[in-house]
Amino acid sequence: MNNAVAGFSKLSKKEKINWIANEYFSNPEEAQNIIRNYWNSDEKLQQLHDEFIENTITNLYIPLGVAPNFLINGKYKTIPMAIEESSVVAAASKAAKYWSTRGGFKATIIDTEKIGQVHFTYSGDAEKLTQFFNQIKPKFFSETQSITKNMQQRGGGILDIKLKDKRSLLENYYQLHATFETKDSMGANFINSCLEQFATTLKEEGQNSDLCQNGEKLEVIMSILSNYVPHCLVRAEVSCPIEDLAEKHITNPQEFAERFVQAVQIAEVEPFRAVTHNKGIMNGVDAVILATGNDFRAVEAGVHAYASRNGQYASLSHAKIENGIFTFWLEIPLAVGTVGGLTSLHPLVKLCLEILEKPSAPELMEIVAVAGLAQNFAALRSLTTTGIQEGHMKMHLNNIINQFEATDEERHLIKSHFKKTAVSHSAVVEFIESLRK
Ligand SMILES: CC(C)(COP(=O)([O-])OP(=O)([O-])OC[C@H]1O[C@@H](n2cnc3c(N)ncnc32)[C@H](O)[C@@H]1OP(=O)([O-])[O-])[C@@H](O)C(=O)NCCC(=O)NCCSC(=O)C[C@@](C)(O)CC(=O)[O-]
Ligand SMILES: NC(=O)C1=CN([C@@H]2O[C@H](COP(=O)(O)OP(=O)(O)OC[C@H]3O[C@@H](n4cnc5c(N)ncnc54)[C@H](O)[C@@H]3O)[C@@H](O)[C@H]2O)C=CC1
Repeated sequence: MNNAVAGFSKLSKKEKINWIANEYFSNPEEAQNIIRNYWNSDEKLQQLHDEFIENTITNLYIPLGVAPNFLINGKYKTIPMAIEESSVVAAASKAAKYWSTRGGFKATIIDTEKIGQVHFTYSGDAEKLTQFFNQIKPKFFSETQSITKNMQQRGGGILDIKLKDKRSLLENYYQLHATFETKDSMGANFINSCLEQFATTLKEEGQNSDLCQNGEKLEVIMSILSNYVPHCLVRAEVSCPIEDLAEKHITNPQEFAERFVQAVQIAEVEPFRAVTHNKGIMNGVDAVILATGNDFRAVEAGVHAYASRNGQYASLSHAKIENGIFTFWLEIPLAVGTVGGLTSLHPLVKLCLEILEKPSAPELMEIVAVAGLAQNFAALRSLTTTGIQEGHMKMHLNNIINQFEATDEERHLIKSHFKKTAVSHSAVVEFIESLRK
């Protein structure tokens, strides 16, 4: 089918589902049943979810798991993780348990500054514009007072506004580059509201000055926060004497530490590896970001921009051996909120924040960074010792079994067989086929 539809947004939910079912399915009734199966039986709760976005037809479940035993700055945390990929929660849990007996994770906030920009063009003299900006700068603060009053009371608000000359990049292009402190909120709406007021002030003051008296043009193009927040930065770290790295599968800790450091160094210099390495970090980061109702697109965009800050995409984490001490750490930019957005609306998000003991936004930054580092440690440990498939496929076994709709008896036989045998998709399929012969 390839039919356009007019006024779809005005249809009722039922009409929208009818249209989808009839347009795209040979068995519309079956499609409608699947859609309805995922509705919440509590109508009010379903309506809440319907209204998070537009044209909602149903809910797409993602499992919510928890990873216990995270010792962070001396306090134990259980971290909620929403993710569809098997082995991620197990890996985080395993890394948490391992480091809990080796000093735990240390997390530090480096800074919490956010950024927003008003992009505009001016065709006149740059010096005249600079003078004008310096003259009217206090007005950007005074005319946003009604927006910033409460944030200032919390200790946040607008930090600074700078005029940036960007004409070397684009003809007549300038910016108002503003920095903000948004405390426990991600701050997107707060920042955007301030920026739109800056734009209004800029235009109005421009008209009332001699800035455009000789036909020069000042035009605001757009006002928007930046999701690149290199100064909203958190560091997470683990370290211990090399000999303490030893455990069941790490019989030669010196060799393990050296190989681990080499694996990180490869990700520091080789972009093909760096992307996968960072994907492993984002397994942990995204899962906590989702569970706490934060904006994962914003976090993803910002983190990957940061990974490219030196001109080549590179590893977000680093490792070293110095004076017999193994240290593994990462620094990532994270604009997250523990108020605003979905945080007080989604009952499960509220529950997850409660599991985390109602953190402030900086505390959540620390938890997210630690989850990323733990995930990266687990993946690198597997990669440099057993290989990734052993653990990952062990966890993925359930998914393969489910694909083949195994009976309880088959499930039991498959699981006990693969306790002793390496799991691969083809090996499981072959075994199931042999059972069904
Ligand atoms: C998968 C494990 C943890 C198995 O590891 P294992 O040694 O077989 O686990 P175990 O059975 O000995 O259990 C040890 C602990 O692991 C955890 N654990 C163990 N099993 C479970 C489970 N079922 N449910 C919950 N937690 C589990 C749990 O903490 C447990 O302690 P306990 O609870 O018993 O006191 C290990 O092999 C591992 O960490 N593998 C790495 C897996 C991974 O990184 N997965 C991500 C997907 S792959 C990917 O996307 C990223 C990648 C790899 O490409 C990134 C990169 O290249 O850098
Ligand atoms: N490019 C982007 O990333 C964009 C993201 N968004 C969305 O905006 C939302 C986040 O925006 P926010 O402004 O954070 O949320 P929000 O609009 O819900 O506002 C949060 C508000 O909570 C209040 N507040 C109460 N207690 C506070 C405390 N302790 N600290 C700070 N503020 C406190 C403040 O008035 C603050 O402005 C997310 O849903 C995001 O997806 C929207 C536009 C663009």
